[in-house]
Amino acid sequence: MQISKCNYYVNVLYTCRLFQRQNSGWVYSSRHDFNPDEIREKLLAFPGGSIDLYKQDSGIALLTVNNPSRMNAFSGSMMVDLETKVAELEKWADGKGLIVHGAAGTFCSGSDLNAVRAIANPQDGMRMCMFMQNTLTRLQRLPLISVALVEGKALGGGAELVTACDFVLMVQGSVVQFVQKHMGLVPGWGGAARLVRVVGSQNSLKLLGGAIKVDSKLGLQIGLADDVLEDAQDQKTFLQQAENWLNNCTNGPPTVIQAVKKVIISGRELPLSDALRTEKDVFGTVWGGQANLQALASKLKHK
Ligand SMILES: CC[C@@H](C(=O)O)C(=O)SCCNC(=O)CCNC(=O)[C@H](O)C(C)(C)COP(=O)(O)OP(=O)(O)OC[C@H]1O[C@@H](n2cnc3c(N)ncnc32)[C@H](O)[C@@H]1OP(=O)(O)O
Repeated sequence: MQISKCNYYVNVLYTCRLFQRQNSGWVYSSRHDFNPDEIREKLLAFPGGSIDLYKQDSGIALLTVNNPSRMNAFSGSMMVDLETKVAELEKWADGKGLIVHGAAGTFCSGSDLNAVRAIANPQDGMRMCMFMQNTLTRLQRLPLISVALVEGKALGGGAELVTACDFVLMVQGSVVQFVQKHMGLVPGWGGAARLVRVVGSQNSLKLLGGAIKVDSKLGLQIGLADDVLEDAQDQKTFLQQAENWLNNCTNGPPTVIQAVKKVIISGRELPLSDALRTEKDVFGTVWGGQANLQALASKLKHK
């Protein structure tokens, strides 16, 4: 079988195994009485800002939450925009890494409160929450290694977006805060479920129950942050630092880096037996592949 055809079948198998527990491709589908078109239409009635995607030749993409006049809050159209950009990244064969950041020196202040007020009824709130859970779960499951670059504030839904990334880099002075309690809410975009898996239930209870401001020091201490970036003169320098940091994980051919992310996702999400079988299938896509043959031919020494 040709490698590309074989890769295709393994991808199908991998996706089936990853999702068989939910019986659907995403967290919510028609089985859960969820119609994304319905909520998409409502969300598009609240325009403003954008989610910008810039795919670089290096295989690292930049995803920018861009609504500076509202501290990069998510308007309704930005939620739809995010889904579109995630779908584009799912198809990026040459991709290896992703940096998620905010425009103009701050990360994201959560949902746009004007939109939240307008769809305050529980039914629409639930639909918006299902829509965002689907999108952020797809973001987390991308075969790209992702980093949240947190400058300024990541509040509410912004803090939830942070948890959908594989790594978190905090700039000195930045803050991640689950402010939902102060809004009479809990996280709804999957942020609590993901947070528990990163920092444990005790720390998560403290962060949510106290709406605690997590600065870079506390972030490192509890494992929410993976590193702290040094003071820099402008945003480009922080982005450059984040890209250099990410390069440590993404150096190599896309097929291999994507395979690395796939085995980690299955290990993170699946029961052990399923994860092991997925690992075997993914292994089959790289074994005897170009990078593997080149490495064997070069008689590498791992000193
Ligand atoms: C389900 C929803 C839930 C979730 O998904 O988990 C949420 O996300 S709820 C939203 C949670 N976020 C907030 O409550 C943020 C509220 N805003 C603030 O606390 C402050 O604005 C700030 C982000 C700390 C920034 O403060 P500061 O530096 O003093 O700037 P301003 O307050 O003057 O803000 C500038 C400008 O931006 C507007 N803004 C900020 N955040 C939002 C937002 N989330 N939605 C809409 N607009 C927002 C703010 O109103 C200012 O606008 P103007 O008054 O027109 O200048």
